[in-house]
Amino acid sequence: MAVYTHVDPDDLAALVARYEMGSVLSCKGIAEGVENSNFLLETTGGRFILTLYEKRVREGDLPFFVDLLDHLAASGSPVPAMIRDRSGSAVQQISGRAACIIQFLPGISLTHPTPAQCEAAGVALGAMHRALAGYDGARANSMGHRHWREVANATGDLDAVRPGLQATVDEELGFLDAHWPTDLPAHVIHADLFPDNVLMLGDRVTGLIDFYFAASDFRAYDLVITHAAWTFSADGSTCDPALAQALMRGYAREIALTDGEIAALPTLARGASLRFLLTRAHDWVHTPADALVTRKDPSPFLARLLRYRADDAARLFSPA
Ligand SMILES: Nc1ncnc2c1ncn2[C@@H]1O[C@H](COP(=O)(O)OP(=O)(O)OP(=O)(O)O)[C@@H](O)[C@H]1O
Ligand SMILES: N[C@@H](CCO)C(=O)O
Repeated sequence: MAVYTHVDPDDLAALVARYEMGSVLSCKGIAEGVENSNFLLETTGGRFILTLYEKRVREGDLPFFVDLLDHLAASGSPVPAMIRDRSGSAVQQISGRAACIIQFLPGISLTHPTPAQCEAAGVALGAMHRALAGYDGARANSMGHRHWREVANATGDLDAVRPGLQATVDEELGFLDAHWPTDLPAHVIHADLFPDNVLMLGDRVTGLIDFYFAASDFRAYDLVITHAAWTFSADGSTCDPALAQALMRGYAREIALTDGEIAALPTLARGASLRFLLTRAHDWVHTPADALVTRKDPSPFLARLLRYRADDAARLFSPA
């Protein structure tokens, strides 16, 4: 999260008055994250997250996210509820943005997960996939592989982000156009399950958050996003085998991948690396100077891409 849009105290009081949550005690911007404006909201009724939706979240998609979180909560996944106001509405307007007030969940976002925590994340992802296999909602993936060229073009000159990046991205887009799988098991996926979107206490997952990229896509693509996000060194050059095996082991406790999925993992992981490389490069160039946000470095996802391109990449996905 981040803060791109500021909230007027009177507007906030009027918003909170629509809910059964007492009155505002405090509202503090959360500096973590890059996508939306987020605040820790304390009222006399408890603690909540206030999210104002920014650039990549379409207001028309919010009812889908509300319904998705309802489905997951009913299936036992530890996801936050989007709180309804007295009239039953979860989606609001404030400061010119669509906004929701969201249940606050306990737990800490990890920066250096252990193998046990990777295994727990793998189990949580697999359990969520089991719940999502029976979900009948759908959303086209606006950040899926068909859109990566648009993101690259919208960034401008990729060589200004890093010399030589344009040629690498063009080559990779060509490879993925030719090799992206077409017939793997698919349903709604999280599509952004980075460590900062998993709340944990010790080795226990207490929250899965930030579903704003959730969309219909291959479940194995969700798994490789999580693999890329959880199992690499900070510079993206090295995949830690103990972390990777633990993640894959945890996921396998819930989901048995098909042979087709196993064969596709390195290609899907190249796509996942390119997706985050491109959105980070885009934001590196286009983030407003006055936003309270720490831009994310694209380079570690170029390093992951190169690692997943290597001849031995398939072994990074072995559960033992
Ligand atoms: N429901 C919640 N309960 C507790 N803390 C939360 C909740 N939602 C968000 N947070 C806190 O706010 C931080 C940022 O949230 P989030 O990751 O959703 O933001 P974002 O801008 O969408 O980020 P990203 O860059 O991951 O897309 C989280 O790391 C977490 O610490
Ligand atoms: N989790 C993403 C931000 C959402 O696109 C990243 O770390 O780049």
